[in-house]
This record gives sequence, C-alpha cells and structure tokens, in this order.
Amino acid sequence: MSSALPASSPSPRRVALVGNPNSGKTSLFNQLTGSRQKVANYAGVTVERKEGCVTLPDGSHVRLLDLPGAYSLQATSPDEAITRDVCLGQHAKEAKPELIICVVSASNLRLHLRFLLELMQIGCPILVALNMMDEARRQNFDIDVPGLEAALGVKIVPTVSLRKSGVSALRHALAAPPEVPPARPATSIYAQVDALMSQYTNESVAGDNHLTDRIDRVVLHPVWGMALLFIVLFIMFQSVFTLAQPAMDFLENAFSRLGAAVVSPLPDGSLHSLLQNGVIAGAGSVAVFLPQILVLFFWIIVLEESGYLPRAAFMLDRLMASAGLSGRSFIPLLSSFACAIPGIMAARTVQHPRDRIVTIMIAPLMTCSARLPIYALLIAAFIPRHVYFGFIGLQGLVLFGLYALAILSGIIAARVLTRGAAAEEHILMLELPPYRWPNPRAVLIGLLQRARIFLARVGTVIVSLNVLLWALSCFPPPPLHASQPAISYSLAGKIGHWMLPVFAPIGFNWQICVSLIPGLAAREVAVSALATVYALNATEDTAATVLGPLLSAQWSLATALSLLAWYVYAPQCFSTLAVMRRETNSSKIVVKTAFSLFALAYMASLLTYHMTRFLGGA
Ligand SMILES: Nc1nc2c(ncn2[C@@H]2O[C@H](COP(=O)(O)OP(=O)(O)OP(=O)(O)O)[C@@H](O)[C@H]2O)c(=O)[nH]1
Ligand SMILES: [Mg+2]
Repeated sequence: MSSALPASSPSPRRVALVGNPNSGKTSLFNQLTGSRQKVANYAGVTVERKEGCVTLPDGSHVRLLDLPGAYSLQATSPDEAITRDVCLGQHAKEAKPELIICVVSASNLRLHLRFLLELMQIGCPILVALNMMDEARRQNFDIDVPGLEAALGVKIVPTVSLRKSGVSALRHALAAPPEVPPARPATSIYAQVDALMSQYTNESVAGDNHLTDRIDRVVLHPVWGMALLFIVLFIMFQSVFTLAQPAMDFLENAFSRLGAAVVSPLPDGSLHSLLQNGVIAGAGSVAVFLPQILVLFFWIIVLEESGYLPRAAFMLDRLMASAGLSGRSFIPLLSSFACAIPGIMAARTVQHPRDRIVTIMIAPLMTCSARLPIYALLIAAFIPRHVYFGFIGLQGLVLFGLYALAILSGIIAARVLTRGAAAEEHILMLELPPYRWPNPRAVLIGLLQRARIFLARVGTVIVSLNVLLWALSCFPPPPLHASQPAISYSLAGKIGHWMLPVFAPIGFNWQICVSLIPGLAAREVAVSALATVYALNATEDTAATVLGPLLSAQWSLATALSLLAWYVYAPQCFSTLAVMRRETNSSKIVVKTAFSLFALAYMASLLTYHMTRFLGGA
C-alpha cells in the first residue's frame, strides 16, 4: 500500500505539473488557475516554468507550477533540464515541489506510463491526471482506472482538460494529504509498462488511429504533402489582403471621423497639432492594420491547434538539412513569424547547442507580425490590385514573396553559420501529435489575446514614441518667414538630414531616415512615425489614415521597394536583441547577429533600389 503522510499533514502548498510533451499540462494549468498560458497541439509549447494559484474547495490556496514537457528525467534539451531540476529539487530558484501532478495522456498511455514510472522513483508524492479521456474513448481504448490505481498505488483522476471535466475532482484530490508512491518491482520500466498495459487496458484489441494515418498518407507524401504545404501558405498570405480589406476600410473611415470629431473643435496650436499629427496620425495609421494581424494569427492558431505544424516540419526536414539544421528548428523558426521573442525562447527545445545557437541567430530573419503593417502599407500603396486567373491577387503574391525571401535568406544564413556541416540531431525525434479540430473557443480566445496585445502596443509604446517624435519634430520652432515646413528646422528634421548621406544611396529620403530610429523600439512605429512626419510636413491637414496614397504620390517605386527590402532584414527591435543575449548568454553573438542583419539590409536595399531604377521604376 502507499505510505501516506500522517493524517495531520496539511495539503501541499507547492505543486508542479509534470508529464510528457503535449499531454495537456498547460490546458490543465489554465483550467485550475484561470490563466491563459499558450496551448498548442505540438510538443514543446511550454519552455519555461510558469506559476499560478489554485483555490481549493476549502478556500485555501496552492501554488501551481506549469513545467516544460519531458520524456524522462534524462534531459536532452534546455527546456527538459528545467523540469528535471525542479523535480529533483536542484533548480536554483525553485524549491522541490511537495506534490507532482503527473499529466498522462490516456490516448498515448504506453509512452506516458514510462515517464510516470520514472517519476515514481524519486520519492516525491504523486497524483496522476489521466488526461485526454475523450480521445481515448473515441479510439475505443478502455482503461481500467481503479485497477491501474491499485496497481500503481497512486491516486488517478481522469480528466478532459478542454472541457473542465475532472478539474473539480483534481481540486478535491489536491486538498488531501500527499502520498509518496510505494516502491516499484525491480524489473525494467519497459517490462512493467508491458504488464500494466496488458492487464489494465484493451490495447491489444483497440483500433489504431486510422483517421490520423489516412490523413498522414497525403500530408506526409513527398509530392502531395509539399503541394499541400505550398497551398496552405499561399492561401494564408492571399487572405491577409482579401479577407482583411473590408474591415480595414471600415477602420480607416472610423479613425478619420474620430480624428475630425476630436480635433476640429480645438483651436489651431500645439494641442491641436499634438492630437492630430502625433496621436491620431501615429496610432491610427498602425491600428488600422489590426484586421490583417488577426487574419495572420487566425491561420497560425488553426495550424498550431490542428497538429499540422510538426508535419510541416517533417516535410521540410530535407530543406532544413541542406542548411545544416534539423526539422526540430522549424517550430522555433515558425513561432518567430508571430514574434522573434517566443521563437528564440522556443529554441530551448533544440537539443544540440550549435543548432540551437544557429536557430536563435536566424530567428530574427523570420518575418515577425510587427513587420506586417509596414509591408501592407507599402504593398497597398505601390503594388496594383491586379488579380490573375480570378483568384491570385498580385498584392498577396508580393507579400508571399517577401516572406519567402526572408525564409530563403534564413536558410542561406544557417548554411553559412553551420558551414554546411550536417545537422547534429535528427527529425525522427519529433513526435507527431494526433490531428484535432481547432477548438473554436480556443481560436477566439487566442485572437482576442492577440488583438489586446496589438492594441496595447498601439496605445502605449507606439503613442508614446510618436508623441516624443512629434515633440522632436516641432522644436525648435522655425525662424520667422521660414520658407519650408516647420519640421525641416526641428531636431527630428536635422537628425534626418544628418543620416541622409548614409541612406541616400539606397533611395531613402530624410523622412524615412527619421522613422528608422523609433522603428528600432518596435517595427510598427516606423509606420506611425512616417505618418507623423508626413502630416507635419504637409502644408494642409492630412488625415491620419491616408498615408498610403500620400506616399505613392511622393516616393518612387524604387524607394518603396528598397524600404521593403530593408525591413525583410532589419532593424532588430531592442527587445529581440535583449532576449537573444539572455538565451545565449553571449554579447558577442548578439553584436554579430545585429551587425550582419544591418549589413544584409543595406545590401538588399542597395541592390533593390538600383535594380528597380535600372528596370525603369525610378
Ligand atoms: N481532445 C483533447 N485535447 C486536449 C485535452 N487537453 C489538452 N488538449 C489539447 O492538447 C494539445 C496540447 O495541450 P497543452 O496544454 O499545450 O499540452 P502541454 O502538455 O502543456 O504541452 P507542452 O507544453 O508542449 O509540453 C492542445 O491542442 C490542447 O488543446 C483533452 O483533454 N482532450
Ligand atoms: Mg505546456
């Protein structure tokens, strides 16, 4: 029998969720604590410990840790090392948990039991959450839970964390005194798992997951699979323009009216200019891109939840191998399309140190969503809305091309950095999860979260940087009888003109130079900064959200394409560089990466500018 602690011992105060990757730990964590940590259908979503608070039925509180998934306590990657260290009480900043909730997927019981049996040997009290019971049921996979519970000597709570099922039972179980599992037989873990599976499940007669296998026959096919991947990406970028356009038009209109309603009653003067040119022009010009950002994230969330991503990684393994990386680097790189910061963190799942550093160094090359407003602004202004064959939009095609250029550059950069040497680990280590219909509620919550993050950025970083830029663009005031717009005499104007000799060869004017500086803090600010600079530069009042037509009237195609090329590579936002420093613990790598990316950006813009002029796009 299990050796229960004395009955008087209180319920545990420090509890950790531990288990195999993709078993549903974070889903349970969110249900128990009310948090909104990221959940997705592939291994290695959580890469650092996250803390939350669970309220027990008696009103007391327990501190709950969500940990990265691990296959065993023999950690092979930095994220697994965190889990090992916490479980064994060796983590520098985390005391050993008083109870481990081992999350075991009922639909993948054979694999997950191995880790449970290993955990049972470390002398820590254990409670088992037998999650994904719905999937097991769908596969007609029966588990004799009371029998397994008695055989293991640990409490087992069946759960479906998607639907909160079993969460209340888990809360009650947490209130009980923790129990250290009894000693296991001396036989190997494999033999024990075999015995448990044959005695307490119907594994031998339950069907395999035929549907997943059938879908995989197409998805992982060398020809059809690649064609499907291409079609998925193509639809994704086309829809960024087509689906988002009506909502964008609506927002543009709404902001123009709001601007007019707020600003018109004010007398001319500094406050009028600050609101009109600094706040409304700046924030409005970026906020209108919300629909496009949401369309992009809709696809990212659907792909993450469906289980398709690791398959895409599998398909691209050969391509990645040609760059000296394994498909394992694919998911960190793909996360970088949302933002390079979680992408760089996700590189913790890459086991080999060299591959991990190279993945981190090329992550900023993947096109983060902050670049979308710049791309969308310039594409809408300079690329005609042609449609070929009734469904291929030229604008979407150019966007696709910009993403493809970034990916290709990343592959070439990785090849240079790995000096063509073969990848150190192989994709076969990657676990393919079952396919799942994305949960509409999860998709909606994910989108609302992204909208909140985006609008919070607009309302904080972007507005404050723009107000600062407005101040620099208005002071010092112009001399009496000035012949040019006031901004030309201001500090911002002077800085722009100082930078001009460096950037004129790549087709940038002084207004673009001014916008590059705040763009270092957050790339979208380049758009709001351009809106402010041009609004202040204009002789009559220019509405915030009509920046596109203004630029297309004033810039040459060569300049616009050169700026697009610039943003494929640079600049790094400061927070990316800071996370890179933290994750690699090396300033040298950060300096090397930042310098190379600036050099690449300059060269790409130079080439684009002169080629376009040569071809007649002056
Ligand atoms: N059908 C079903 N799906 C679930 C259940 N619990 C979680 N999921 C899904 O399983 C996937 C993985 O869930 P996560 O909570 O991210 O898993 P995790 O264990 O935290 O994964 P890592 O952080 O990568 O170790 C997600 O797509 C969830 O929506 C469940 O009980 N039933
Ligand atoms: Mg997780």
